[in-house]
Amino acid sequence: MLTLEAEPDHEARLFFDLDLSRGAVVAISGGSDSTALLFLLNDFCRRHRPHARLVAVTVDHALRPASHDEALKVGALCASLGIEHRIRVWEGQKPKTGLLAAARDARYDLLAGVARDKGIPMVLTGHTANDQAETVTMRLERRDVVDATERGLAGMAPFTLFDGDIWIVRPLLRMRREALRAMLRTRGAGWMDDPTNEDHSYERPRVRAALGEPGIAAALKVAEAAGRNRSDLDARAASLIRRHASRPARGLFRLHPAFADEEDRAAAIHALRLLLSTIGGLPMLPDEAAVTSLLEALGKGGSHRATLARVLVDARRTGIFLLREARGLPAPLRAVDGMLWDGRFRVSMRKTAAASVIRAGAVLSRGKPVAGTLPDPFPLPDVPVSLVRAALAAEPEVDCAGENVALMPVIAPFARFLPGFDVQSAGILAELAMASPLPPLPLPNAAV
Ligand SMILES: Nc1ncnc2c1ncn2[C@@H]1O[C@H](COP(=O)(O)OP(=O)(O)OP(=O)(O)O)[C@@H](O)[C@H]1O
Repeated sequence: MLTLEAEPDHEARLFFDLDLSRGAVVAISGGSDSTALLFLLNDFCRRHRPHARLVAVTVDHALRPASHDEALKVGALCASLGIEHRIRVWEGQKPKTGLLAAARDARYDLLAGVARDKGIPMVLTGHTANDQAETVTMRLERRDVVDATERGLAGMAPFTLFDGDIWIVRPLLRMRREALRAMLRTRGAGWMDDPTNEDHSYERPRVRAALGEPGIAAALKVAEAAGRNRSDLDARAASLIRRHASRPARGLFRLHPAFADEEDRAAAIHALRLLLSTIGGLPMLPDEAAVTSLLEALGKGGSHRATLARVLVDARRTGIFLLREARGLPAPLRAVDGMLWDGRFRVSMRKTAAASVIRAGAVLSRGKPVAGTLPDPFPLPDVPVSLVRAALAAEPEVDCAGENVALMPVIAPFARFLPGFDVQSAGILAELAMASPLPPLPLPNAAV
């Protein structure tokens, strides 16, 4: 575990791998951890990256009367350090249930918004090893089958791609909160304690209060092992997707029949879950047991037809074809900039774009091929025309699109958050689905 006093230039180890050439947004609530992050990063930049642009951002959730004054105090601290500071207020309706999750969601939107406005590719947060231990302990304690799997127990990744374009980086993920507070005390720097952190009606403060040092150490061990296993499985699944998957036509994917007989069953199951989720446009990976049974059925050879997680799976001698099923496609709707269509496409609109409607059902008509599709008749061998048509029917079309409305494929399970553990498969899936490539990692020298 890292301590701060071990060497004079201690913060260098935390930030040396970071590519700060385009600057960084620092998410600072005014609590001890993010205040420590600001001091340490500022020290580092003054010594090693004097030209790096830092923009500190405080989100005022407007949930407590004091929150605005607190944000102003953070602004004063930043001014004293010569760091640009912005306050963003969470406006609009606050939900009655799931308030913390909604606040977190809004917070990341607002932080990433500032990063985008400033042309900065990353947001740094002050998450610590204590936060990690608490997250993993909550997941261990939950009956929740999704979170309590090895994937969930990996906890927070050191870096995560948000909404496909902004990296969230957590440089303090191996630091203990007490070490950071000791550093702040030594400097005579204060911080603000958020009363929500002491409110035991919330799960995290309860877990925090109950976790002693042995509990923290044990949870961190679980997280580390689970993180390694998760990255490893992801890399193996990625290589199976690369080897076996192709996209013979718009919306239509094909796996080589040999995929079903792959020896690395865990990787094949994971690869199939990722593909189903991407093709069906669902953010959660489909149930592991159901996908295992599907893979077994496919391994028996012969033809097989099934629907799982909104995907039609049609196995034939020439391949295992996968496409979005026709059921449950969105009704025609008005395009809004930034919206996800069917969980599979992100809409981007120019400011000047006229009102446009998106509907499912691209068709092939003779003499008028739709952009990005095969002309009619189809030149591809071994690709059933009926499946090409069915896949096209589930693809979106925009009326009066011109150049002003674009629909970019997204990789559904990672459309909002892509944890660093999963970047290998996400990269391959992006290539396969013709989505935008992942932006370069902000930590070019670091291991995931
Ligand atoms: N209101 C906010 N404005 C800006 N960033 C925030 C805000 N709340 C949280 N963050 C960022 O998210 C990280 C983790 O959030 P968490 O809720 O655990 O922090 P906190 O307890 O409010 O504050 P700290 O982590 O600074 O002690 C923070 O370290 C900070 O980087």
